[in-house]
Amino acid sequence: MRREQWRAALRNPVGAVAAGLLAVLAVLAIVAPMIWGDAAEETDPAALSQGSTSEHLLGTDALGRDILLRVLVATRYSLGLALLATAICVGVGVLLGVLPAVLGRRAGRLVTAAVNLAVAFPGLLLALFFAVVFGVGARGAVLAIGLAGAPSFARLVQTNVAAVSGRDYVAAARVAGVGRFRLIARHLLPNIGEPLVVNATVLAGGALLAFAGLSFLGLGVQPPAYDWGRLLGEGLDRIYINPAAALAPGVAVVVAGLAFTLLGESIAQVVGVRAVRRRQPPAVPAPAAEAGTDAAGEAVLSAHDLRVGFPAPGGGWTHPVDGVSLTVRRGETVGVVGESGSGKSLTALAVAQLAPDSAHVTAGRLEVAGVAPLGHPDAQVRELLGTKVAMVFQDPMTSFNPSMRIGGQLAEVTRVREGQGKRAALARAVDRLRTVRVPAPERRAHQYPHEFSGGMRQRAMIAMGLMSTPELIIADEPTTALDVTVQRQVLRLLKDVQAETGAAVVLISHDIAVVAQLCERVVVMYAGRVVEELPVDRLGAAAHPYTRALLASVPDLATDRERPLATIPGRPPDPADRPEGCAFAPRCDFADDACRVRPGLDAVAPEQRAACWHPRTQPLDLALDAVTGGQA
Ligand SMILES: Nc1ncnc2c1ncn2[C@@H]1O[C@H](COP(=O)(O)OP(=O)(O)OP(=O)(O)O)[C@@H](O)[C@H]1O
Repeated sequence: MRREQWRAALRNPVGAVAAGLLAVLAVLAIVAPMIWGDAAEETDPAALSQGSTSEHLLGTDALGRDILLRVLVATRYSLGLALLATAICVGVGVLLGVLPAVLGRRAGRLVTAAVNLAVAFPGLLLALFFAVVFGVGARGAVLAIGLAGAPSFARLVQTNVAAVSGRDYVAAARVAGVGRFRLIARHLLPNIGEPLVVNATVLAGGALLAFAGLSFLGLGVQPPAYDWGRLLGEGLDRIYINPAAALAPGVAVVVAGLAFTLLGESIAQVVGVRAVRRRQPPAVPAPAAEAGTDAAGEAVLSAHDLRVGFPAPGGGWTHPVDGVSLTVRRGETVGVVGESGSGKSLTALAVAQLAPDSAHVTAGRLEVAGVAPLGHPDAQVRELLGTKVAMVFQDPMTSFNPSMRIGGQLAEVTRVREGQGKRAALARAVDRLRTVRVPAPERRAHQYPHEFSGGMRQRAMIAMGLMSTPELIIADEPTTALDVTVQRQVLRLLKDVQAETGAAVVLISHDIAVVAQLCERVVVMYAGRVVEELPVDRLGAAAHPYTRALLASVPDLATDRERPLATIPGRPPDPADRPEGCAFAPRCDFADDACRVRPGLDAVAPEQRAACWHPRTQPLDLALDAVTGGQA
């Protein structure tokens, strides 16, 4: 939590009162045993079980000891034990919570199931069970309360880890080859700290009450030691003679418990406190590996019949990526275009081994920078892809870990990958920031992501990809979140970087005009399949009606502003309900009976292939240059 957030929580009246109470309790816990420790133990045979007197304001117990002093002195023990139990609860909870992310899928699922089972048990029952197992006494009670609360805390950690795991910066760290433990320590836990702090505070209040309960039942603190729960138990025996003997420790428990809980609630208000089942799909017969358009040695990415499936809600599987074949040569710049939902991003994520956990990825062949990642152990794939593939994500705001400085995040790539020292890695980070033309890179490296503008963050993201020497840069809609001028700068930068490093670039975009200005070749996707691929300079001879419709929907300087922009009528099919045969047929003017059969991606001209039974041959009147300025 940031300092301003603490301040805001304390400015809230409830938060301020709770914090004030806790401060008073903390002072009491420190000084009361020092000042009144001996006096609270003094027995007075002349004043046994007395009510309130001027000498003993809240009366005395059965041995004539002053009850007020004993309540004050018990503050240290009561708070100390409650905090210890909370620490155990948080420690074990965090451990159980992150284990599924560290262990393999099967062991992780076992841990999750065990946690879910434990959560289903009522907490008090669990605490009593552990108290009996660990034995009567303060130590047993601390362990019992700590362990009884751990499953709920673990569930909270698991849920938050699952939420953060999907963020781009975690994917970026994964693709940089950051190991699981470091990923958890540096990227996951710091970003779920806020809800954990809030819940730990509330938990401390609960632990205090639970402790008092166990001591009251005689399962907690044993004589001669005493805490509020024990004093409450003793006081209740004589409640009709001296009510204050029971009320005083009772009030202390309630006030301290409330103080913790209210502080937690106030923090929650300020910070705005904020698991996937995997099924095995039916085996898809592996198609015979088909030669790509290029010799495999030439290709930095070679995918054949790549399929990404998800479990369908009503059973079975849907395949948003359904048999994509894609080859990218070394140093080549390929644009992947298509409407939203056509499967562009999923294809890229599957290639970079970043597809969601619930996805099932198969391919007749998948080779990335000489690595065949499918079916290989995670660590091996990370090791290979970490240095050879760089990802630039759509939203530069979520691409960086907000709790780490930019320089540190860039440096992490080479520190992890090459074991480079901190200084050398930071120097390289500064150098790469300079390469992508971030002004004052030394100073900027020490700033946090929120201190960067959108365009600068995207540059920094590209710099991160350049920390090693990638053979393939996958940029997924890298300019969508930026304004037009910055878009142009970032695209030009990508082009320069590509020219300097010789890396191949796959640029994913829904905007064919953007692709036309940066790429040499265009791959057009529709409904999870490639429908056409062609060199950019042949866009005017696009053969697939869908490619032509995409091109027609790009406005140019000659477009009549008085008329609505051209659109493609209809909408892409739902992956779960794709028509047999050509998926574009329901929207196509040229569709006929032949289109009921799925067309293959066949050559229609040199370097140009289209999946269409009726490829168009009439040249298009294109004015893409007018839109893009011809150059990035
Ligand atoms: N985690 C998921 N679970 C189930 N289906 C998913 C999941 N992620 C994506 N899909 C499906 O895959 C389809 C393709 O998604 P993808 O993000 O690849 O499309 P896209 O072409 O990149 O679109 P956009 O330009 O909007 O990002 C989506 O429409 C959705 O139906």
